[in-house]
Amino acid sequence: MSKVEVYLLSGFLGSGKTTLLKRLLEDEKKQNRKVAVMMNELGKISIDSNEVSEGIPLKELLDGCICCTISDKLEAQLQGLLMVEKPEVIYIETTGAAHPVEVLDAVLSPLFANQLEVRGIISVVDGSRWLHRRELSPQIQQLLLEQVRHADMLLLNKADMLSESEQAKLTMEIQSINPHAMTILTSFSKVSMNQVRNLSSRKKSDKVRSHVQVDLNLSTFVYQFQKPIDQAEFEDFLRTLPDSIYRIKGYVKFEHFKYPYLFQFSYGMPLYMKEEMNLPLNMVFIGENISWEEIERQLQKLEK
Ligand SMILES: Nc1nc2c(ncn2[C@@H]2O[C@H](COP(=O)(O)OP(=O)(O)OP(=O)(O)O)[C@@H](O)[C@H]2O)c(=O)[nH]1
Repeated sequence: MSKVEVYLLSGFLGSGKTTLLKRLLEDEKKQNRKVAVMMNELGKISIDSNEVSEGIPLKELLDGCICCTISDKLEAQLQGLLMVEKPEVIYIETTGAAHPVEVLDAVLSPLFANQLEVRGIISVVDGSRWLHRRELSPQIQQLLLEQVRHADMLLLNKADMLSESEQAKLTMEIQSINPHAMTILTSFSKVSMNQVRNLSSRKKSDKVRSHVQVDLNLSTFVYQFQKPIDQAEFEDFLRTLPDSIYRIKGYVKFEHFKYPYLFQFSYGMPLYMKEEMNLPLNMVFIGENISWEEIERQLQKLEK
């Protein structure tokens, strides 16, 4: 079964995410792909959903930010979308206040993460807001920085409102923070679907080139256990992990136990919760600059 492509659209409030989504959906329509959209807004009324044309399945997550209060709801809705609509591609427009790691974490439920392929995070940056970011609170400055740092593709948007020298300054600053992302100066988020898809094939061809691929930027990996493992060995494995693995979550079954545990690992802290039934033994990893091949090898060793 081929995996469902997932693109995350990130970027601060008002930067041009919805404008981008509309463009991508027009392109998708021309290519006749089966698309689904998830979007969430802070606040009760979602205006942006009016922007999505009829016939495209749309799930809205109101009443909170995608990453904190409603991650369970997101999980249920995403699962519903996968089962009922069976899309080929899902675009997820995140609230401007979300951190990319939290969003990935919310999207990748161990229940179905093996059906998804996160192709990339596209961050839209409001050019003049970026150049004047020192006027914003330190927390917001930090969030803008994280959205730039973790992106696979960066749209430096609202270029029409900047002079040439401002455009050059913006490009230089952003590229020095994230030299790995594809960076494009845009007005009204003008980018084509093909550029977005090139982004993911670029990622793939890198993989072919080097034997031990280290995924630069934020990336995810899903491992499926075939059988129970030894708990002490699993804990030894956790101790050897690099600090840049930010999250692990999934179901793991230990030898001599009837049911698996839900395992969560966040910035070095493990947490186990006993389950009352058998669940797919998928484990989702989120990290930065990680050789997933090496992690996979170690996990396979645990099953020997
Ligand atoms: N001048 C100019 N305006 C733009 C550009 N891109 C988007 N806008 C306008 O900026 C406003 C916000 O754009 P949206 O696409 O709704 O931004 P968003 O990131 O989805 O906003 P939120 O949903 O509030 O997070 C709209 O009025 C757009 O028409 C641009 O490149 N130049």
